[in-house]
Amino acid sequence: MTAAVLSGRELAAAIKSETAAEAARLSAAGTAPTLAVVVATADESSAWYVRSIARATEQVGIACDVVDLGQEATGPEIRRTLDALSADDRVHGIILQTPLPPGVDAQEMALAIRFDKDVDGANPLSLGRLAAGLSAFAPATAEAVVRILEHHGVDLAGRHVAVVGRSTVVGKPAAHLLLDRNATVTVCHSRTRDLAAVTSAADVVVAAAGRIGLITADHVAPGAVVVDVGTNPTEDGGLVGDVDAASVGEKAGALTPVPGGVGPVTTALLLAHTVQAASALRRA
Ligand SMILES: NC(=O)C1=CN([C@@H]2O[C@H](COP(=O)(O)OP(=O)(O)OC[C@H]3O[C@@H](n4cnc5c(N)ncnc54)[C@H](OP(=O)(O)O)[C@@H]3O)[C@@H](O)[C@H]2O)C=CC1
Ligand SMILES: Nc1nc(=O)c2c([nH]1)NC[C@@H]1CN(c3ccc(C(=O)N[C@@H](CCC(=O)O)C(=O)O)cc3)C=[N+]21
Repeated sequence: MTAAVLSGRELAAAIKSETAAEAARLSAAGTAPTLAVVVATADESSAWYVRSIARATEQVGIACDVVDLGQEATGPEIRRTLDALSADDRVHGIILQTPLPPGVDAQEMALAIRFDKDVDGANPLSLGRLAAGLSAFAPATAEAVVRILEHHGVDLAGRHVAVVGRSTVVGKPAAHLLLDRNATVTVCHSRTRDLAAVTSAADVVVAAAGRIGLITADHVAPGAVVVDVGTNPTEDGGLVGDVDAASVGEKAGALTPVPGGVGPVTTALLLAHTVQAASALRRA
């Protein structure tokens, strides 16, 4: 491995310590910041995330309510749950875990998440405002991609960034945030022809496809910066990214690890958004 390892752990710790201080202030003033996590999936990567959220909220002094509706949950059930949490004054942040049961549309469901509690930027209103340059919570993962690059001093202005993946949780919002930093952005997906040619032309590659080993040395230019967003469960209970770290590490200039890269920063930002929401709702 010759590439520099761009860890997310120090950044996550810094965000969490600021968040803990703000959570303590709010709690002392009578508002205990509370995050509701709505789950309707048995997806392993989601389970990893929910465990990570539960642990981290406890560390920083945020209350966490996990509402597990089971993987058979219907659209109307999920919507009713989100409506109730949106109306509940005790709750300041709401995240709906993806994926959802077959036939349930995540965007339709997220419309039921009250905008000022939408701490993972899932409501289409949040994504639209983000695209329009208006204030909104960005999906924590998309924001984590930009924050980890900035933390490690990777200049984005004028650089070519290839984003692999166009989901509303990661790829699309990441593209908007990168554009805001004056990057030149190419968004790739499963219908992209000759992915390797596109990503090899980029200064920075953001891999968010959910495919183990999709990005190999053939996909990156020598010295490129690679951000691995993938969190794919392995048979032995571990977690691996979308990037073949062994081969890419020999060619790229820098690479975020999995675990220990984008993941911890994502969790930390979700908590930061939750105290921001609690603070704004308190003033409202
Ligand atoms: N670290 C973190 O904090 C987070 C990690 N994740 C992880 O990131 C990954 C992506 O998540 P998410 O965006 O929700 O996943 P989705 O399945 O919603 O989206 C995957 C995207 O990747 C594209 N894609 C799939 N296969 C290929 C391929 N062979 N070549 C090019 N593009 C491809 C898809 O294209 P198309 O649109 O054409 O189908 C789609 O746009 C997962 O591993 C997930 O667990 C997710 C959120 C947070
Ligand atoms: N609406 C929605 N938003 C998401 O952001 C979302 C989602 N649904 N569904 C599932 C995926 C997966 N995901 C992870 C985030 C952090 C870690 C994480 O913190 N991982 C640690 C390892 C686990 C640990 O050590 O705690 C790490 O990478 O170091 C993992 C997975 C978010 N997702």
